[in-house]
Amino acid sequence: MNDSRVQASTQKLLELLEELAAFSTPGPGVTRLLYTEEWSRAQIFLQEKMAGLGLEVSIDKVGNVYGRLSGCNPQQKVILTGSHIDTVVNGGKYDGAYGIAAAMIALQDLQRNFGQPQRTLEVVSFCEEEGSRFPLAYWGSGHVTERYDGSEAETCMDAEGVTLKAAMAQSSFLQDITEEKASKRTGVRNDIGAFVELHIEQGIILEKTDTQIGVVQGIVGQSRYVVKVSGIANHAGTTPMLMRQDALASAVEMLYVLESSAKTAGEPLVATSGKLEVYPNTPNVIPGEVLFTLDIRHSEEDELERFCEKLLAECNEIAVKRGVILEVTSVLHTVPAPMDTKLSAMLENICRQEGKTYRMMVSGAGHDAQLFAPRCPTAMIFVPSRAGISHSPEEYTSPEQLVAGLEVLTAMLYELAY
Ligand SMILES: NC(=O)NC(NC(N)=O)C(=O)[O-]
Ligand SMILES: [Zn+2]
Ligand SMILES: [Zn+2]
Repeated sequence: MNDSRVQASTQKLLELLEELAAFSTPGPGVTRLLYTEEWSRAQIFLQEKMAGLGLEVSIDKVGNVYGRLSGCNPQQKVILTGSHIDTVVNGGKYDGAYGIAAAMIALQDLQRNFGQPQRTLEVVSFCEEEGSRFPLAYWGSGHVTERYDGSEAETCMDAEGVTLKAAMAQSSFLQDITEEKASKRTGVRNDIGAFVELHIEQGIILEKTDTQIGVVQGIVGQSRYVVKVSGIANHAGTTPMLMRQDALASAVEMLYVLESSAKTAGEPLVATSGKLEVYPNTPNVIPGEVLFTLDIRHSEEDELERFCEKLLAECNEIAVKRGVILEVTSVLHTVPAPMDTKLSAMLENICRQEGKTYRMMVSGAGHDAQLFAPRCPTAMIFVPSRAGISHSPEEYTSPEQLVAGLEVLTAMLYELAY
């Protein structure tokens, strides 16, 4: 693209990212959880923006928003690109949103510069990927790729006891869908010929190696659990130490095992407990109940399974020793997903032709792309994250780095669809 066009695209991209970041609950960073009012307003905004770009908008029953640029060979499968609109609590403005915004601008630039594509191009804003509000993740792409059939909405509930189904009914966006758009609601998609996702790295490798582009070879598998430890709430002053069934002390010993076992296992295994709730959470009461989460990831499925089995067995031994009850619920399991080698080779060629530095790498973060990988050729493009920080208000990628990713995505979509 010539300089003035690059500047125009850069400006539009930065503006879109700022506009999307404004759809957040008050507080540090960006918080836009599934089916909340700020989530609804962001999807309504994207629906209008996509329509304004001349794209044909459709919405499915869970609130994924698609913008379609129809090709002249409608019988050929669709080239889909995009990412997720939801965030973690106090997250950044690039995780997910960048892949959607860049895809919208790429489609606009391609249509403006090359006219109608041979194959239909679609940008998608997936309703949810993070698993931040409800104990499941990939609700958007999981709906499209048949991971979920929607029945989960009846029972899955957030920390306030609101079911997914009730949250959907309360969403001003889903209620807002006009009959005309509703008639275009898509569900499972079997017409996708390739999926390409542009995303920030959320790690430090690209920055540390001064590399512009990451070509993702694979995405790690992950297992998430909710663990409930039930002991006996009792008086902090009158209960001898050897007569306690202290749920929090038990959980602390389990979490120490989590960290020490993960360090012993070594890279690429990572294990995190990001959420812990104590009941009754009162200074002079021995905790009777504790809930905590586990998030364990590895690039090899059998190593991931082996670690989880061993860890849960050790947690059970601790529970028996301390006389507390352990209940473990698996809330997510995604297998490691290799990206398509042919598409990755195309990305390498594009980087070489454009004189962009690049490196092949594995994603430690989960992505919607990993649900498409078993169904159609799938590729991911990374751009650097400053200091490797993500899932934080400090998340940042420079305009130049954002544009480099946009240019590679645009060139890839051109090769796939024109
Ligand atoms: N891009 C992401 O941050 N994905 C996150 N979400 C899921 N579902 O993995 C994560 O925790 O890695
Ligand atoms: Zn994320
Ligand atoms: Zn993400």
